[in-house]
Amino acid sequence: MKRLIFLVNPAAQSGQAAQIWQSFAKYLEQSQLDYQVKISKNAKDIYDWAYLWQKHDSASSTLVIFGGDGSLNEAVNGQLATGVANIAPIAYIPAGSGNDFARANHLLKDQQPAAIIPQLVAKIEQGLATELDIAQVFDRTQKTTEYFVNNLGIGFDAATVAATNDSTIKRFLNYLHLGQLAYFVTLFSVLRTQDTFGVTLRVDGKLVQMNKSYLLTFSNHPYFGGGVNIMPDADSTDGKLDLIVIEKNNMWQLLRTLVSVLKGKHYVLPEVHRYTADKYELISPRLEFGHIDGEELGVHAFELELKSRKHQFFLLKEVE
Ligand SMILES: Nc1ncnc2c1ncn2[C@@H]1O[C@H](COP(=O)(O)OP(=O)(O)OP(=O)(O)O)[C@@H](O)[C@H]1O
Repeated sequence: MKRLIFLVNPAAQSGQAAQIWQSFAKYLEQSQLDYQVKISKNAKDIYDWAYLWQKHDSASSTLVIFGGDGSLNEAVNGQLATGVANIAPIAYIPAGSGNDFARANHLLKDQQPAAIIPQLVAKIEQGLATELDIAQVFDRTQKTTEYFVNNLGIGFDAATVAATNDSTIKRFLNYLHLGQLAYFVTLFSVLRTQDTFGVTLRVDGKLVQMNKSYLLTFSNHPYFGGGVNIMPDADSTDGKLDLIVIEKNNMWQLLRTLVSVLKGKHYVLPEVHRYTADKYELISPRLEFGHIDGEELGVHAFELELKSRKHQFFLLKEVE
């Protein structure tokens, strides 16, 4: 059995992950497993450790990420920043607030180490990795490449992420174990401030212009914002990237559209535009909030190229 290297984000779930980790630490101490634990002290630690592991240690050990979607995003980006040809599969134990990656891929909700660790070890020993879509984003202005496991958003959902991360609401809801509601609660204050913006898209080469975009989200799977099923038909294994753009004509129409999203009846509306494609180009010249896997990208004009690629994970699913 290869050594297991756990990368733990104690700050995930507004710090609740540190408490959950205690039971894992106790379990591991009493086990016969060959393992090492690295607890992140700062944002980007997981990125740096995953980079170094992929470069030097991936043949002799397996990385296990313990945290939320942001932690998994960092690990994948660290691995892929090495530019090596053979990217190793990594294991993931969800312990975040939103957990959209876990939700989309039907991961086990149980957080008892005695239930999780032996199963995960068996998966790793048998080499049973799951291949999933992730997305590659090339920023033409900054000349940088990044990857996301869940979504990249510009406009409304990104402004909501920024407002949520700034607020004490996320901490409070995480304390109540209702972290998945954090985005939903701040959403109402953002409704008052977010304006429409113009965007030019190339979807598999075909030009699309939209002048009243309000919410624009690329995704590998159905969920965003901690459990909103925004693209129910998005498939995380089809090798394609999904996009939804919601336009706003006026506040009443927008509110009706958002209610339709919650009911899963939004696809038929004329202000909802839905694409599934191999690659996209996007130009959004106005200053807008952006986010990637729930991590803020700041306020920018965006000029991006996006496409789908595969990544391998060791995952425990609700139903195997
Ligand atoms: N020791 C640390 N102190 C503070 N922040 C950290 C630390 N380690 C990692 N981080 C940062 O914590 C942030 C949040 O992590 P993560 O996304 O995993 O949890 P979450 O926000 O609770 O979950 P989710 O994204 O599923 O809602 C990430 O931006 C990550 O870089």
